[in-house]
Amino acid sequence: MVLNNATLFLDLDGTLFDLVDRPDDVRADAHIHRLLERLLNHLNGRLAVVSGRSLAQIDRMLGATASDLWVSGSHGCERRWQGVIECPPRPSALDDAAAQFHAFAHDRPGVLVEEKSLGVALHYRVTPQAETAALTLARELANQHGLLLQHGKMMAELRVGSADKGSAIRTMMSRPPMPGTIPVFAGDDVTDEPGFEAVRDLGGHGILVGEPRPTAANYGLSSPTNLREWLWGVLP
Ligand SMILES: O=P(O)(O)OC[C@H]1O[C@H](O[C@H]2O[C@H](CO)[C@@H](O)[C@H](O)[C@H]2O)[C@H](O)[C@@H](O)[C@@H]1O
Repeated sequence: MVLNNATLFLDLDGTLFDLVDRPDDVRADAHIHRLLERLLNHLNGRLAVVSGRSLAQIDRMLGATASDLWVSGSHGCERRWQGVIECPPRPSALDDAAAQFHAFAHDRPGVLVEEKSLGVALHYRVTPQAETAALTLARELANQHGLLLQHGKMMAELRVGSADKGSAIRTMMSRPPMPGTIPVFAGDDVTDEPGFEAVRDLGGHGILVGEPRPTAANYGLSSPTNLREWLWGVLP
């Protein structure tokens, strides 16, 4: 696959970035900044981030580079391009869900709560024995508050369900200069599947990063390192 006439959509955690124990520790290094700048130049600006992180987190992770990208955060619910932000209201139910997650984490050292603009996540990467109880609590709170339970890697998240990565990619592909280009989306997690379906339906390609599994993606790469190497390789 080459990236000529492509629009490239990149997921962040587990795709561009290696997974780490603490979500707050993820930051782009000089290598990733240079890679994004080269891709932006090669694609004439048709480079987007499509992440489960909030816009504020994406800005912290990518620094100044973020303002040059098309960005969709919160699993497709928030979008920003050239400083214009589209974002639904934050439901107050998220505050209660966050309080319940914090109470759960308080009794379980190692469990982390990540509060975001349109979601709250309960992480048990360093305490996998907490998984069953964490998922039970998340399911109960989702039902109680009408929030969407978003499964992920060693975490459960409650979020606004007004969009997904597929709808975000379809929206961005409808805006100039994207129409007529070929969408390519690299992602790793179950939240990325609607994105893979969208690019397939739009005549493009999905790249699943990580362990093979049933997916709508039509290509695979084994790790974020391999994705970054592949991206350097397709640059002129
Ligand atoms: O759509 P993404 O950009 O891939 O975001 C999905 C979730 O990623 C983050 O969690 C994952 O990465 C963490 C840092 O490496 C890791 O500690 C955690 O176990 C992973 O699930 C992020 O913290 C979530 O908010 C995102 O929804």
